[in-house]
Amino acid sequence: MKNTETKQQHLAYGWNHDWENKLAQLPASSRLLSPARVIAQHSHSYQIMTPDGEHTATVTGKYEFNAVLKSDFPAVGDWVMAEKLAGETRSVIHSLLPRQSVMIRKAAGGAVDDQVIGANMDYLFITNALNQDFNVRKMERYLIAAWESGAAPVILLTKADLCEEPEAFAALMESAAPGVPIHLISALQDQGKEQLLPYLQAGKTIAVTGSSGVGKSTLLNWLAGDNIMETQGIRENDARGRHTTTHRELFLLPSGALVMDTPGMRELQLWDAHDGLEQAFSDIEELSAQCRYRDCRHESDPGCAVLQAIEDGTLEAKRLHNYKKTAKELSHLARKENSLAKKAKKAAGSSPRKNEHRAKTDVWDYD
Ligand SMILES: Nc1nc2c(ncn2[C@@H]2O[C@H](COP(=O)(O)OP(=O)(O)OP(=O)(O)O)[C@@H](O)[C@H]2O)c(=O)[nH]1
Ligand SMILES: [Zn+2]
Repeated sequence: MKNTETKQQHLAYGWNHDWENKLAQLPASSRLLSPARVIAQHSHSYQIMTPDGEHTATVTGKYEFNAVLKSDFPAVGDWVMAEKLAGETRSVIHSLLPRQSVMIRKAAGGAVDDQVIGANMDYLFITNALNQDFNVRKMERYLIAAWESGAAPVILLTKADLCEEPEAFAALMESAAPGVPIHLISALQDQGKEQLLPYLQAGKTIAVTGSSGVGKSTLLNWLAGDNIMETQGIRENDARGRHTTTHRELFLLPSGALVMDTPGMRELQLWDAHDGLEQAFSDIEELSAQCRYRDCRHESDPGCAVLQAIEDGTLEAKRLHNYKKTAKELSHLARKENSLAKKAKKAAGSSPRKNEHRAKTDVWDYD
């Protein structure tokens, strides 16, 4: 009885046809293993949800040997192929299924140390509070990171109860986030949850990001309908440094959706992210296509569609300012990366895999 109950636990954690297909492409030997999802990451081990329930797991020696980058290791949200150790609630991880989306933290010391802070998210909830915390520029930057990750961004304006005219702020945000859904919510007053139901579908994975204090923990508890943050364990760097088997960073909500709350998600960084920039500023990119000159800098160039839009009042001057500033920052990062890559190449002889990586950046400061 117990057995049938626990037999397919990983299915509730987002396993679906796409993953089944990816599994089918693996070598036959891997297919003998069980797919499992990483629900928490410790310094030397993982918690994974296997078909037989929750296990503690470590990677095999071979896995470790073959991993070149830190980001080659599993992270929260990853699907791995694991082998259950006979008679134990422990498994070993043999391989990683290709990620469908990924959020990477660029680390000091260059790409070799780049760390995955979350994988396989369907949606990224980007939160900003409707108080003095409200900051359009900050959100533009989070959006770039979101578009780069491959997850679909959704903006949540939290603490709507603290704001006299929340709709006015939503409109401001809208002009900075073309094509991105925006929702006004108040966890404290239980308002706006119904707008989130389309995202909270069974098997979908949602990561929550945003600055400290915007109400992420309160939001998660509200969505979960109880105190998951308290009942589901203690952080790894807890006062007593205690590791508990209940510590989780991927939570199953009553609706069947999964929410990811990793410490790293709370401090996203920006890096050479040109695709993300284009998507985050798609309004300006679209206008640019109509400028008379292909290399128009939207300054005083004749026939500039972007400046025209500002004059017509359909684009805010501030938006163009932020776009230019961010683009400049990104090309600065790209140059820095290039020169670091060259240096690394020199130092490392010719290790092609190591040269591909991006450099560390720490430009996550705001106006
Ligand atoms: N008025 C109001 N306050 C809220 C709401 N949601 C959260 N808060 C308050 O905002 C404060 C911060 O909330 P948290 O949920 O701890 O914020 P957090 O984003 O998890 O913060 P960190 O844990 O530092 O990352 C708390 O005092 C909450 O009670 C809301 O909808 N309305
Ligand atoms: Zn132009």
